[in-house]
Parts: sequence; structure tokens; C-alpha cells
Amino acid sequence: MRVHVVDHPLVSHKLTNLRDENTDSPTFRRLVDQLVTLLAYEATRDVRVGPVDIVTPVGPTSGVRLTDPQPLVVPILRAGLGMLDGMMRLLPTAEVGFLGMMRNEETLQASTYAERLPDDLSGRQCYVLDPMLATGGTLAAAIRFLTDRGADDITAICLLAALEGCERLERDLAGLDVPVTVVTAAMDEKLNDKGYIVPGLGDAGDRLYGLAG
Ligand SMILES: O=P(O)(O)OC[C@H]1O[C@H](OP(=O)(O)OP(=O)(O)O)[C@H](O)[C@@H]1O
Ligand SMILES: O=c1cc[nH]c(=O)[nH]1
Ligand SMILES: [Mg+2]
Repeated sequence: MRVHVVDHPLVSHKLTNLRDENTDSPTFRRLVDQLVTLLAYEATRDVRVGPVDIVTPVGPTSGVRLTDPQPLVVPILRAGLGMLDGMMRLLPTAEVGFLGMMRNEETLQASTYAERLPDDLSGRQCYVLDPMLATGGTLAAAIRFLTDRGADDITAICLLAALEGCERLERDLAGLDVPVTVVTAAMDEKLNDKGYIVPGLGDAGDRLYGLAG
């Protein structure tokens, strides 16, 4: 597994505002949208393109275009939905599959409550969107779900990751013969006793969409 922490002053600036408890929901949503676009720029560095010949108003030249099958973007509901528009702005021809996952706040076990994905993901570049990689249980389960469908190339974009979550993910995915990359804006130092990232930004889903009840 490869972990890439994007080191850019604009990313750090926006992340600081995102973390701030005084940031209201509309501003939080806008910052998530902007941050994912910046992270996606790094995350798509290896997106597959092929050569094409075109003609400009001045003359012929060659360039590249995204090749088929188009990438698949997979937001993890709920909070990952807040990252979808920003991602699609960069990859407008991508297809979108959905995974609904929820972490039990007592046991910290992730479970899947919804799924709408293509049956066969082989040969697709899959971009998983989830703002928080805390214990790593949700992302590990999501990656297993995708590889069970044949996914062979997975990049996760997380706004924030915790070191121990990344270590757990690496352990959980050991033996999986699929390249996995995690792109994040920051690697935070720890989790608290409720499994929240410290210093983190709180509950991403609640800050985006309000309390789920
Ligand atoms: O790394 P983990 O310890 O598994 O925790 C991270 C998960 O927790 C949050 O989702 P949550 O379960 O709160 O659902 P929500 O997006 O509906 O709020 C977050 O969006 C991740 O999916
Ligand atoms: O810090 C955390 C951990 C899990 N889920 C969140 O939304 N935030
Ligand atoms: Mg939540």
C-alpha cells in the first residue's frame, strides 16, 4: 500500500479551516468540495490515457485522452458523498458506484447497508472517496468489497487519515494482490477512545449533513 500525504500550502490552509469548530456546515461543504479537487489532482497522476490525433484551429497535433473503460468513482455514504462533485469536476466522464457503510460507534465495526456497483470491476481504475480514515475498518471493508468484484487498481482519497488506521489497513490488506494507494491531506497522530481522529475535524458526516440520529 502506498500512502501519499499531499504537501501543499493551499491544501493545508483549507484543511485548517475545515478542522476549525467554528466553520459552519455551508462553509464546511464548500471546503470539502475544494479540497477533494486538489487531492484528486494528485490522486489521478496515474490515470490511464492513450494517444490521440487532433486538429487545432492552426494545424494537426497529437495529445492524450482518458481511455475506456472510464474510471469508476465510489463515494462511501454518507460523508463521501460530500466529495463527489469536486471529484467529478476533475473527471467528468467517470462513472459512479455507491457504497453505503456505517461504523458502529460502540464496537467501531463497519457494516455495509447499501451497494450499487458494476458487477465486474476488473480493468477499472477505482477511486474511493471517504473523508475520514480513522481505525481503517471502513476503508478496509470497502476495498475488500471492490476486490471481491474484481477491482485490480484502487486509489482512496481521504481528507484526513490517522497513522494507526493506515497501519491497520496495511495489515488487513496484506496478501491482497491489488495495488492500493491512499491520498490524504494530512496524517494525524492518534485516535481517541471513541475512535475519532485527534486532532481531526470531528464527525465529517454530521458536519456535512447534520446529526443522523
Ligand atoms: O476508519 P473508520 O474507523 O472505519 O471510520 C471512518 C468512517 O467513519 C465515518 O463514517 P460513519 O460511519 O460515521 O458514517 P457517515 O458517513 O454516515 O457519518 C467516515 O466517513 C468513515 O466512513
Ligand atoms: O474522526 C472521525 C472518525 C470517524 N468518523 C468521523 O467522521 N470522524
Ligand atoms: Mg459519521
